[in-house]
Amino acid sequence: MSEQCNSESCSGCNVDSCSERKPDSMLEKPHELSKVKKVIGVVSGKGGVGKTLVTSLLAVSMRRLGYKTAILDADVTGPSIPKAFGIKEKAQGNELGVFPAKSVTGIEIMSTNLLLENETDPVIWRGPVIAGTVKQFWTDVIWSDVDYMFVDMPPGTGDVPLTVFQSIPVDGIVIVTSPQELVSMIVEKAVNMAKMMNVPVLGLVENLSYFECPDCGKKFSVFGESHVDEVAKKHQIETVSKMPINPSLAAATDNGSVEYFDDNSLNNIITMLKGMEDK
Ligand SMILES: Nc1ncnc2c1ncn2[C@@H]1O[C@H](COP(=O)(O)OP(=O)(O)OP(=O)(O)O)[C@@H](O)[C@H]1O
Repeated sequence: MSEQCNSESCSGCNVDSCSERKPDSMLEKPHELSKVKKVIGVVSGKGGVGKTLVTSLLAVSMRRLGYKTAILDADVTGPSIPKAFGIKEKAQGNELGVFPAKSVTGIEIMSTNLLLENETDPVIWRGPVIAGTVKQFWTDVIWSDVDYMFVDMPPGTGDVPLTVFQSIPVDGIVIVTSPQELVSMIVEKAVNMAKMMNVPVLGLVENLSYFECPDCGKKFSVFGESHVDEVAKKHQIETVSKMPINPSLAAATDNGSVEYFDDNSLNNIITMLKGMEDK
């Protein structure tokens, strides 16, 4: 046992003899040339609540603060990260491994859509193949030097998210939800899954929380009253952000310019992430 674990986090740890590594751990090792300090999973109980948008904005906001960020698009069958960033080129590789694409501001991105011939090609793969792809995005991709990697998780609490949790050393998750969803048990399922996987829930984002009238400034709860604070309290989640419905944000993700969008509704989450830097 010549090698000693001196990492403060299991992310990026290559030490086989690490005492922190559980005997039955299914964690995969990252590529030997990768350097990833923190891995943050972005999850949602169901699809279409804005998980991809929140993942993109977190990576963009942290990049603006000077951190090196990356996005691993684990939403293999519904990959929309490259489109939000306007990335059209394919991923490149050589005998050493696969290189992620880079956004205009230098965010490293890997997604199934960077491997498909046409971005409209459907991914008709069975669960184990999908889960294997996500694992390879971690093991075979050379993530050069990343402070914060954001993983856009597949929606729900099924087979693929489970495999992602088991194989990638996630430091914590951010749960994205909508006001409608909060009245159901779906968020609780995500919280409970994280607990069962021993992954801390770092924060809760209520997307589509309200719409602010641009003329009078009045806020309308289009999808019903917010319950996010109650849910956060129930599960002792300290950090909460509420993101409004913003048509220009939808346009920015549609036309590939999410990187230029200035948004401060996720500031609470950003502050919490900054606080993780030295932990
Ligand atoms: N706050 C918002 N304001 C305006 N449009 C939004 C907002 N949040 C999300 N959208 C739009 O809703 C659509 C779905 O969002 P997004 O793709 O981020 O959801 P998702 O949870 O990742 O979906 P899936 O799980 O199916 O991949 C996108 O077109 C996005 O631009």
